[in-house]
Amino acid sequence: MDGTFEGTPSLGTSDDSAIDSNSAGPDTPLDKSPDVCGQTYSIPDIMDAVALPQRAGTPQPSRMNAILPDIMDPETAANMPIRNICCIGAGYVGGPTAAVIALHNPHVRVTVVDRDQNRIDAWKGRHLPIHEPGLVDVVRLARDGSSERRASGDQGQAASMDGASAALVGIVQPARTPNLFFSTACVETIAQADICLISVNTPTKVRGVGKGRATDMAAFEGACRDVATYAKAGTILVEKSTVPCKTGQLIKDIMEAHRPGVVFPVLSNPEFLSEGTAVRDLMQPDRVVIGCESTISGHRAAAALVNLYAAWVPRSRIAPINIWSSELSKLAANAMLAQRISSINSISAICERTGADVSEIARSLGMDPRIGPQFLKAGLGFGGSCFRKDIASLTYLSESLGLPEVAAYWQQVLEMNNFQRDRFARHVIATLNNSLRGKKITILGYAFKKNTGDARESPALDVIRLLLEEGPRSISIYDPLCSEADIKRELAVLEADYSVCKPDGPVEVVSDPYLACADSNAVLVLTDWDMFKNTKPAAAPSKPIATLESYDGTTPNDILHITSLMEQLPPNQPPTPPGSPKPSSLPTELTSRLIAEPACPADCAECQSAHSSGTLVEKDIDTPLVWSDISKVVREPRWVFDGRGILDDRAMVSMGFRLETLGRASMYRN
Ligand SMILES: NC(=O)C1=CN([C@@H]2O[C@H](COP(=O)(O)OP(=O)(O)OC[C@H]3O[C@@H](n4cnc5c(N)ncnc54)[C@H](O)[C@@H]3O)[C@@H](O)[C@H]2O)C=CC1
Ligand SMILES: O=C(O)[C@H]1O[C@H](OP(=O)(O)OP(=O)(O)OC[C@H]2O[C@@H](n3ccc(=O)[nH]c3=O)[C@H](O)[C@@H]2O)[C@H](O)[C@@H](O)[C@@H]1O
Repeated sequence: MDGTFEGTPSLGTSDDSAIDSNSAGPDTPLDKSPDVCGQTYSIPDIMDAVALPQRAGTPQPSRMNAILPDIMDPETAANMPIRNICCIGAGYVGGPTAAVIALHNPHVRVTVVDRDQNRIDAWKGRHLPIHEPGLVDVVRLARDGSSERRASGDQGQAASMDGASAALVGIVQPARTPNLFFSTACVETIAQADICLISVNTPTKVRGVGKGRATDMAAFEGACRDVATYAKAGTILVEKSTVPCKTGQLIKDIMEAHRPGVVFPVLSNPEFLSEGTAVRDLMQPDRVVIGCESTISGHRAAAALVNLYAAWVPRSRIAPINIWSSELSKLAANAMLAQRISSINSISAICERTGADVSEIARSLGMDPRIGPQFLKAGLGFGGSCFRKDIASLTYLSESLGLPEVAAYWQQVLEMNNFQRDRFARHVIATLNNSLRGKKITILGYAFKKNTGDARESPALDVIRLLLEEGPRSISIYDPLCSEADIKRELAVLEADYSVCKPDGPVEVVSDPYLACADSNAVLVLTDWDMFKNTKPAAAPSKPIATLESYDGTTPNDILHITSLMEQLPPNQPPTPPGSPKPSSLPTELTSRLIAEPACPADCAECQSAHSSGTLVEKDIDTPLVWSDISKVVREPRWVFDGRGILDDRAMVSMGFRLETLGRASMYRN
């Protein structure tokens, strides 16, 4: 192998009853109900034995010695034609993933279902429930469709046109029928589906056996039960949610209990997207992992899913592997990324006590090709809905398998993460003379990372909890994307002790960063938003882009080709004021082809908000903060605590700030 995934790897035996029924999973990594717990099963082989691809010269396999179809073979996929996809769960994974699959497979009807009516309404309307760069354009095209356009002009005229118009000359862009839908009609949609992608939430259990570590599979099991009850025979179930290793077996048990003898092929297809870059990650994935059972139906199902991805992902990046490997590879990937962050953070603590600078160390480490530069940014530790819960799940799994040493190893990654926030908050308190009484603290950035409005499991919550213990006069929070409602919902866990959500409570969420900083005793930078930086962000590395040569005007993703072309053109828009909506990245010629968006109800709160123009737009997160203006409104001695290492100290000091940066020795304390 040359480092690609070409060819079908060995997935074990080709025997149709190949899944080892004795290799039951760990005792309780999954919360199994007694009727399925520990139950072994054998794959019903009724369907598996039929309909092998018939090719001249191919010997007819016996049922127990079948030749497995080639997963990467488009002909194999043709045996399981996919017309309808149901994606269960319209969250951060389900929504963008379904949108990108729909965009690239215009002949497939993709319906995203969710029980949450508000979320579905938002996906159907002009204000999407999540912010992801580029998502608006993908959803607009797949959900609303576009009309045909024949560009006028000839190549001679093109010379005098601007870049975008010239790029379109002579190109016919076909009309596009909408093929992305959002609905709460779970039963009906599941009943029509050829594939069900399950992308529901799998949080950590908060009570009962395994509380705080085991994965709460309630939503996942619920979705599986719905499929078991309503799906037609042969529907392919795809685990997109992150689940414990051996979940495929749990699904099989549920399906068998509801529909004995009917084959529902189960695939594991974990999602590796990161929030803030979800669309880019989905459009240009490093790899697409597809885990399947070593059965004929498993291979044919995998081939059908490969085919969907192959509409835009090179086959060399699609990795068919064993289903248990696939499930575990997701937990392992998150654990190893998180481990790097904890490793560099442990070094940052040493730096603060020695005078070494963690950003210089990270740079030097990253130049070693064996280590590489990614995930070496020291800071407040990892937040977000996944790293913590997935490592907790891995430790629980390890313990369940009788491997306490392995569990302890990964547990330490979480402990180092907690240590980081704790250390930062205590340093702030100590610097402010060990008391926050009567003082105002400003938090710049609540999101767990830049470019997302996701407020879940933010490091800011732990910092705020520790600050509140000191009884500050107020804590003022500004974040360019997290909504006040989402932040307050996260802070509600502190409600009993600090009344944070009461109107006269100590915490306020402010939509203007300058107001948030006014009269503040200390400004804490807790998210690495580019807009908070006081240096120009480095130019983004160039990525593969469409060229005019590669554009034949007939591909269904014509608008994305043009969007890529547009990215090469110099920006011609004047900067927008902070907080105002950013126009679509699509040129006018193309936006005019899009079918009109659905209208908002007259009382739509988003439309009525000051910053909304009432059209599907992305918010501005690029306009930089003017730190010299902030220096005029904060209190002396103008403390700024940088928890993300994004501020240039010389520039800050020259504006009169006292800057303390995580991972560097204090400039002001011994
Ligand atoms: N958020 C992320 O960036 C990533 C998340 N993942 C994994 O993907 C899964 C989903 O994560 P998110 O999208 O962040 O979760 P989310 O909480 O944003 O969305 C899950 C949605 O599923 C819906 N749901 C739950 N049970 C349902 C049912 N039976 N029928 C219909 N809808 C149902 C919920 O109402 C919710 O809207 C998790 O397992 C997570 O670990 C994987 C990669 C990235
Ligand atoms: O399973 C998931 O949910 C996803 O989890 C992460 O994605 P995400 O949590 O969205 O974001 P990351 O970019 O990984 O950042 C996670 C946290 O680590 C922090 N981080 C990241 C990188 C770094 O060098 N230092 C650092 O502190 C970030 O600020 C953030 O709080 C993984 O990167 C994805 O591959 C995975 O699909």
